[in-house]
Amino acid sequence: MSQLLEVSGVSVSFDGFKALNNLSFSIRNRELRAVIGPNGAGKTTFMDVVTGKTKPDEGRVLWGEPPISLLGKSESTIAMAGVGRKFQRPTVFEDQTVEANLMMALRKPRSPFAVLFFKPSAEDRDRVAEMAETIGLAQALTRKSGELSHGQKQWLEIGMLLAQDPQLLLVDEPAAGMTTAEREKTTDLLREAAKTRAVVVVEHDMEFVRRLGCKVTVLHEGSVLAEGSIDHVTKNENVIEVYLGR
Ligand SMILES: Nc1ncnc2c1ncn2[C@@H]1O[C@H](COP(=O)(O)OP(=O)(O)OP(=O)(O)O)[C@@H](O)[C@H]1O
Repeated sequence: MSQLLEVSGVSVSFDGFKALNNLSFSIRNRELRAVIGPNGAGKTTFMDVVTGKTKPDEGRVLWGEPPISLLGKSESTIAMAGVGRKFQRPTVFEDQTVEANLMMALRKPRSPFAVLFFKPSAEDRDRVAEMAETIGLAQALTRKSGELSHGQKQWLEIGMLLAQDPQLLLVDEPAAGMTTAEREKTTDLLREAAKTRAVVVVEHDMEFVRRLGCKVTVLHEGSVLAEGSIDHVTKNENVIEVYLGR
């Protein structure tokens, strides 16, 4: 597996406070990675830097093979380069059906003309059906998205992001507000997604992270405190002190 994203020596300050402090780590192609750490550790700021929302004061963010710099690129350019981001709260079109939401998310020309006269092809319908199957909503295609449970809305939004086929999917606290059954299904979905792309999951729920069964990066005060398997990082004295032991 080759390198997909390399963050190196990245620092971000807000009014003199270092939200990221010489942060360095990398993600490989088709890798599932969990990022954990106490409140204020810099997890959101890391995602903001990768997606072009926040410009770092220093450091490098390299993407792809051969590597190109993502610094200075707009959020839309970075999204089109293959970085998808799922925010914590679901943002689906509630008065549209599951099928319509997925259809809108397919990679298509976005001019007003194209959208107005968009007629789904058989291939588009197949892709939507396949995506609905993947996210466990095949039986809910004709339902209004607003009627779905919180967990189902989260899966729908993950499906909408997957429909755009990103090479890297950043997912912020997917388990928040979910039932135990929904959490289990979400770990399965993310593990499945990571077979065809890299998936980085920011999460506080340690049981959820354990179920993901992947390498874990622990952030603290804007840099990497520890990295490795869940057993490795949960035994780390520093991690216990700043995060787990609280
Ligand atoms: N736009 C901003 N202006 C000022 N300070 C900010 C800004 N964004 C983040 N910070 C500060 O930077 C630090 C890192 O924040 P960040 O949101 O990245 O942490 P986090 O690890 O995502 O935390 P949480 O788990 O609570 O979401 C925090 O102390 C936060 O208050």
